[in-house]
Amino acid sequence: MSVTIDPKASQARQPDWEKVPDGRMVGVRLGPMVLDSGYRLDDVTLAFQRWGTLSPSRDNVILALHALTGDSHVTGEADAEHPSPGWWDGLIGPGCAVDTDEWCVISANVLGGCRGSTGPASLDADGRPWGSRFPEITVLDQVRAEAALLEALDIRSIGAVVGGSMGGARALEWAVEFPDRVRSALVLAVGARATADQIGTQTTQIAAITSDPDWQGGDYHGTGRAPFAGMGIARRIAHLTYRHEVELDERFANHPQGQENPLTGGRYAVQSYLEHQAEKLTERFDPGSYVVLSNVLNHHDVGRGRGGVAAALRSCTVPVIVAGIDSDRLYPLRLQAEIADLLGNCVGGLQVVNSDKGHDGFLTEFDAVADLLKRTVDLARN
Ligand SMILES: CC(=O)SCCNC(=O)CCNC(=O)[C@H](O)C(C)(C)COP(=O)(O)OP(=O)(O)OC[C@H]1O[C@@H](n2cnc3c(N)ncnc32)[C@H](O)[C@@H]1OP(=O)(O)O
Ligand SMILES: N[C@@H](CCO)C(=O)O
Repeated sequence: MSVTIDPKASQARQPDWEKVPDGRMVGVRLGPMVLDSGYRLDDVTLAFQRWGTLSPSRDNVILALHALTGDSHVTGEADAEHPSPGWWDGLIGPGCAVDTDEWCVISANVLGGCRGSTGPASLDADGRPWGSRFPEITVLDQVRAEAALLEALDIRSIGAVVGGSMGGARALEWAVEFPDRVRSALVLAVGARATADQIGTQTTQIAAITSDPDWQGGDYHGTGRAPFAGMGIARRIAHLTYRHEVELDERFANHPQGQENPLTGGRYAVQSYLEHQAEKLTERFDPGSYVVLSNVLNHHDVGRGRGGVAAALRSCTVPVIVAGIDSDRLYPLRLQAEIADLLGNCVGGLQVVNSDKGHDGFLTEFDAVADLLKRTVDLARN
């Protein structure tokens, strides 16, 4: 199942958004937006969730930024509206590392995604799915859309922007682009720009989707066919990059799946595991968004238009905590070390999360991430 969103079904500007129950999705129509490419995207909608109460001075917001296939459901159980439990469930809430008795947490679905914000599965002004006509977007475009959302909500000062992976890329862009609006940031498990290795794996994943006959040039929405087989292959490739090879070998080695025999058409256990990860994504994600957002990661470069990575990072005045995972083979520690070395105001130098899980450590290492979040919101108080 993919998610098709009609922007016309989104609520218009939400004057009462602060009174909507915690965790309920709200859509805000932001109007047209000129992208980094120069393309004008009409009628941008962002959907978001909120937990906690906005202070009278409207400056106690923590903006939680999700990764590639994540969404705004950063905390809470799975329910009818949200197919997965929150990706930082237990880290955000009353009495948690980000205490919603003190902070008002906002998490928006990214531009280009498929959970209520404008993306390739959305309908344009004529009621047609964007499909292949959805433009190339960048991390900075996503951040500008989020900044427009917060302006629409009349929030001018943000306590902290926090995120890992693609969420970390947006946290970094936020700190560099909007230093006057952000008091601290957590930049986790990301680099300053895409590496050749990342572009290599991500373009291979895109090729798996676009070579699926059901891709139909990108205009498959509403045809009853969608390139889920291709997206399943993309997810298998991606998931391998999210985990560490030693962890995978310790769990699965070359064992067969259950009683199956790989010599007679049966599967290996790791093959079954990856199939499961692929099937789960197919139930909740749109292949067109997977392509658009993978390209967003390919285009990631905080130095673009700012005189290069070093100049961009040195110019950043916001206090930033920079962290990476020691077993991350997709965003290896050297990338966070570069950010920490060059940033104008990196607090405490590179923070290393010890994990056997690889890149997914930003989702699984509860205690270490809790500590990073606490230190980031501490900076926002000062
Ligand atoms: C910031 C963001 O929002 S990013 C988006 C985050 N969410 C996702 O990526 C959703 C996909 N999930 C994941 O990637 C991972 O589950 C994580 C990172 C969230 C958690 O990782 P872990 O707890 O280490 O889970 P793990 O990788 O072991 O996967 C467990 C799943 O594999 C299944 N599994 C394990 N072995 C096998 C096997 N041999 N055959 C088939 N399935 C298997 C388990 O049954 C379990 O299934 P379930 O998730 O449906 O309950
Ligand atoms: N599990 C994460 C990894 C990418 O950061 C996701 O699917 O978004």
